[in-house]
Amino acid sequence: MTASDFQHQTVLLREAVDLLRPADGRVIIDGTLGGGGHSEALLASGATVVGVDRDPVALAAATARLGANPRFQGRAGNFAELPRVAADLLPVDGVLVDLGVSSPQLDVAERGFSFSKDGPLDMRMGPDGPTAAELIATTDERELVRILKDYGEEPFARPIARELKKALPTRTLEAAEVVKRAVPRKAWPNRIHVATRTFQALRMAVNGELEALDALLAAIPGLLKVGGRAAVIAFHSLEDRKVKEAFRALAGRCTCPPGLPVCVCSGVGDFALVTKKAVAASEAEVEANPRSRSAHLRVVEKLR
Ligand SMILES: C[S@@+](CC[C@H](N)C(=O)[O-])C[C@H]1O[C@@H](n2cnc3c(N)ncnc32)[C@H](O)[C@@H]1O
Repeated sequence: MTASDFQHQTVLLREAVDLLRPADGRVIIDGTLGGGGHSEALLASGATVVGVDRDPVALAAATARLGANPRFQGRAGNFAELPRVAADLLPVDGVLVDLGVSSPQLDVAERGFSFSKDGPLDMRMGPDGPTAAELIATTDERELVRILKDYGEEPFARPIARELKKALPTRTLEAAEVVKRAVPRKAWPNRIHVATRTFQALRMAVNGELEALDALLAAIPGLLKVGGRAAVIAFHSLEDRKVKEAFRALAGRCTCPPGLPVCVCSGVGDFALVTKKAVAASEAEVEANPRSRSAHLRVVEKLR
């Protein structure tokens, strides 16, 4: 794949960029560089941007697109490890993460994310760790049920896990067939492929996506300068709930000494919620890019 083939339609572009308030001299980390859409707009507003991605293909493509700008720098890494990956830059003025996978990752059969294109059952965003096929082979059935239920909200988690453990698929289409066999025909969902939830759940487990988000959320206070902002775009309800709760805790943590009968600090924390409610994509954006339908953008600002 060449850099020009790497096309990802950026979600909530204006909304995320405006809320991060990029400007000359401000340093912003784009923790999910992907195709570089958000980074490009941040650069256009005068900011210095360090783009991080765990996928070497995405990093190479975005660096080819943006690398001529002296205010851009690309780095390989996991946003879960920003305190290490960006240690030389911290604290910064802004951090953005736009969760999940990019369209080119989904579209290239060899990456193994797609239930409609034959490829190895891989699903790794980066080069490390076990593939989805290896995960199925090495995870016991009960844990596989949990993964399918928790990450995929899959109502047929039990029969699917049982069939996956029996068949041990190594190809994407084979895995999709296993799911089809495990779910009664009359229970197949109308709007999505019957294997959508299983593939999403396996992808999230293979890439430790919730664990990476937890680590990022916990690191936010140490990443930002006073006045700096963190923005997260989530597509999955579990992820958005984590972001909402973490941001509320940052903004509303009670700082009263223990033992007081009532709170006297009004629960004021070190952060302010910039978005009281998640920002969603406009109707026009959803029409142009259906993937944006489930996007939720939340932003916090460090106050002290
Ligand atoms: C939705 S795309 C980002 C698209 C980007 N905002 C744009 O406008 O083109 C998500 C990207 O984040 C990367 N990614 C996902 N989780 C990551 C993590 N924990 N650390 C680093 N990169 C990650 C993926 O490899 C993918 O390239």
